Amino acid sequence: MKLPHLDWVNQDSPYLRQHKDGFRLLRFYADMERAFDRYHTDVYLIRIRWALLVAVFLMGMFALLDALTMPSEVRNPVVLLRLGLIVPMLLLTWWSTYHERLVKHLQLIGGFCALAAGLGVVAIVGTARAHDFPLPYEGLILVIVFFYFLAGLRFVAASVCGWLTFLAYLSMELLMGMPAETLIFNCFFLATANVIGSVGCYFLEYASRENFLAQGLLQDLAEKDGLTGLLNRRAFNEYTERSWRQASREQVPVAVMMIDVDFFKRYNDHFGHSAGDEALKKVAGVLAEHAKRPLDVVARYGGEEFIGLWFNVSEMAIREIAEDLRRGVEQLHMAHPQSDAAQVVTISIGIAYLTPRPHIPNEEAQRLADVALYLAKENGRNQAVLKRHGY
Ligand SMILES: Nc1nc2c(ncn2[C@@H]2O[C@H](COP(=O)(O)OP(=O)(O)OP(=O)(O)O)[C@@H](O)[C@H]2O)c(=O)[nH]1
Repeated sequence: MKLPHLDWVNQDSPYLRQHKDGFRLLRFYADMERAFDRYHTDVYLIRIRWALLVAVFLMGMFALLDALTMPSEVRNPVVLLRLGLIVPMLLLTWWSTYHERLVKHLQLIGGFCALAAGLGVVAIVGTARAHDFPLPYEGLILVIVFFYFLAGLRFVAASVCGWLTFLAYLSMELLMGMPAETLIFNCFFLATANVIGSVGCYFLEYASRENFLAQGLLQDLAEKDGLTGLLNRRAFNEYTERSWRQASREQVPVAVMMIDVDFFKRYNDHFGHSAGDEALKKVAGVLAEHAKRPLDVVARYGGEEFIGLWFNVSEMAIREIAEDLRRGVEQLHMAHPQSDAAQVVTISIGIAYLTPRPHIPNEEAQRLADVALYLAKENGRNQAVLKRHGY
C-alpha cells in the first residue's frame, strides 16, 4: 500500500520501519506483532462473538434436522457429536471472549475449538457413512468457509484447522473404503475450498496488517514531532490535562519543566540547519531517557524548546532529574564555540513545582515554568531554576 506524507512521520517510528521492511510472511517484529495481536482482537471481537452464536444456532438447526430425518442408530451419535462436542466447543470460545486473560490467547483457543468442531463434523459424516445414511459431505465445505472467513481466525490458525480437517476427512473415507473416483472428486472440492480460503484469508490478514500500520503512522503523525519522535505540543497538552486532573484528585505534586537549548540560533548560524536538527535530536534523546515512568512525559514544545511533566515526584527528586538532564546534555560534548554559556551545547531549565488544585488551570504550571526558565537564562543559562506555586 502506498501511503502519502511519510516524510513527515518521525523517521524512527516503529510503524514506519515495519512499513518499509514489509511483512510478506504475515509476521511483524516482536513488539509490533504483540500490538497487532491486541488490535486484531479488538477489531474482530464483536464479530467473532456473533459468528459463534450464529454457528451455535445453525448447529442446533442441523441437530433438529437430524432428529427429524435420521434413523435412531445414526441420529443418536450424530446429535451427541453436534450438541455434546461441537456446540460446547463453540460456546467455550464464545465464553473465552469475555475473559481478558483468555482473550489474549484467542487464536489458540479459537483454533483449538475450531479444529475440534471440524473433526467433529468429520466424525458425523463418518458415522453416517458407517450406517449407509446419505449425509452430504459438503457440510465440511461450510465448516471450512467458517474457519477462514467467520471465525476471526488468522491465516495460520485457519489454514491449520482447514487442512487438518481435510486430512481427517481423507483418512476417514479411506478407512471406510470409499470408491476412488468419488473420493478424488470430494477431496478435490474440499481442497479447492481450502485453497480459496487460505488465499482469501492471507489477503484479508495482509490488509488488516496494512490498516494497523496505517493507523499507527497516522497516530504518529498526529501526536509525535517529526524530527525528534517526542510527543508534540498538542498531544502534550492533552496528556497534561488528564495528569493534572488526576494529580488534583489525588493531591499529589507534579513538576512541569520548560527546557530551552542555549544560544541555539548561533549554533544554527555557525553549523547550519541540519547540524542543528541533529543536535535537537540528541537533546531529545537525553530528555526521553529521564521520563521513563508510565506517567512522566516529555515533548517538543516548538523550535528549540522542550517541555516535560513528572507526576507525583518529590522536590528533591525533580531537582536531581533536572541536574541529570543538564549534565546529560553537556556530556553529549557537542561543540558550540559561539555559546556564552559553555564551549558545548547546553540547556536552561525552568521548573514549576506544585500540587494541582481543581480551580487552577494546568496552563498555570506552564506559565510558572516559563518564569523559572526566564530566571535560569537571566542567571547565565546552563542551569535549572525551580519555582513553587504560592497558593
Ligand atoms: N535546526 C533547527 N533549528 C530550529 C528548529 N526550530 C527552531 N530552530 C531555530 O532555533 C533558534 C531559536 O533562536 P532563539 O529563539 O533566538 O533562541 P536562542 O538562540 O536559543 O537564544 P536563547 O534561547 O536566549 O539562548 C532559531 O534560529 C530557529 O531557527 C528546528 O527544527 N531545527
